[in-house]
Amino acid sequence: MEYVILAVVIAVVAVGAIAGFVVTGKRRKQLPPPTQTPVVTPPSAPAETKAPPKVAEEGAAPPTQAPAETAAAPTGAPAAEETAAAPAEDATAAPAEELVVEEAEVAPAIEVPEPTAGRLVRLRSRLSRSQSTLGKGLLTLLSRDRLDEDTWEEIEDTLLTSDIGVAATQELVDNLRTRVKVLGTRTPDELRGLLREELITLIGPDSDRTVRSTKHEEGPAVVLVVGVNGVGKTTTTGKLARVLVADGRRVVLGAADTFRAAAADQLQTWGERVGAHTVRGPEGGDPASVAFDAVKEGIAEGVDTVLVDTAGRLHTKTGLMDELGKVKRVVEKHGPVDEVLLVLDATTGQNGLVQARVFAEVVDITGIVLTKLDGTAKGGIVVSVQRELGVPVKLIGLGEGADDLAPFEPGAFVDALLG
Ligand SMILES: Nc1nc2c(ncn2[C@@H]2O[C@H](COP(=O)(O)OP(=O)(O)OP(=O)(O)O)[C@@H](O)[C@H]2O)c(=O)[nH]1
Repeated sequence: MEYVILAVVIAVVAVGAIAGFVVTGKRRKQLPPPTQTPVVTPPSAPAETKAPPKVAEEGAAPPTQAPAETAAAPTGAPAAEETAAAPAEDATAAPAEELVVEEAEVAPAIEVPEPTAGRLVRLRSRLSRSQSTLGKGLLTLLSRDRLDEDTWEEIEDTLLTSDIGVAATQELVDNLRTRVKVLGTRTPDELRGLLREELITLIGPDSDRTVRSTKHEEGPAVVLVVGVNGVGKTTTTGKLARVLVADGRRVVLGAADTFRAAAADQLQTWGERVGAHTVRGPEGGDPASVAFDAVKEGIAEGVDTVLVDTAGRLHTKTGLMDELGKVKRVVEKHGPVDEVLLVLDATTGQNGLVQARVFAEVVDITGIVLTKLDGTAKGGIVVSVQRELGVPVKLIGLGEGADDLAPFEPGAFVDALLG
């Protein structure tokens, strides 16, 4: 009997042990699969907005709105909260190392561009060549003991060499002569004040120089950047993206200069630095189609502004200039173009004015960007180009650095010239 009881006890214990083993095995099978490596979509928001990157499941379909030509944007590591998104109830069961995201790449740092307010003041020393020739030259002449005919002629010559233009020079000299006569006394301070006022009046203190980049209800603002090769058009488009991002805008770039592959690469690099997509097409492809797709992408992403860098072939090739008209017309299928910015190289003088005239015949220019003002003594071109086109200079390039593009302010510009 005792043996029987002992055998029963052993049998019960054995059955219990087997049952326990089976339950544990089942629980193990119920553990979740290991955390998947997230794939981060390309950046769509500037760093300042602190918007977390979107995370897609591995193997998920690509976003339908992203066109094939959208630049391969860098992948990035997800935010810490997303990495820790493994189900909490399994945390104890899963070994710690299973929670570590494997092969996560580190996102390239998105830069925070310098604020745009006061940029011209900060960069005023870059105008030193124009300052010493135009500003200082005029002040020295005006400070002579006698302002005779010869001196006024020298003043005229100084203005003409700075590319201010014949009509503007005459206007300025006439006004100064009258005011100096009426004023009688003329201390250096008074003369400086008079010259400052007259120069600001010539430049136009009341023109609207804002780059229209505010989003509409229907979609983003569209800015076309036009100009001939080598004036700094692509660089300016990239720098302008930074200006807009610095002012809190979200931007998409369109690389419609399909004739030069390097231009699209260059633009894409600028975009990546501030977290902006670049839409590009095949080399030699239709620029109008790239511009169209860029605006489409901008609408899909809900950005504020789409900046389109156009091809800058020589203006003498009529067909190519017609193409620029086509780019504008095709983009307008999405909605109106807000700005057409003509980029001109300040060092090219009269040649720049010829280019400006030809571009103005093809598209309605709404603003001028004068680049390379740091490399010239001809700061007076600001006046002549505005008079030529009847549109304001909105931005000026003062160097090759990423934040060397400044919103144009007449007062600060004249102060920089006069030293
Ligand atoms: N010093 C100075 N250099 C500038 C400025 N803006 C642009 N550049 C330089 O001008 C050169 C030409 O610039 P790009 O942007 O390639 O010119 P682009 O007009 O786009 O030329 P394509 O792409 O060939 O049409 C580059 O070396 C720029 O760094 C400026 O304001 N100052």
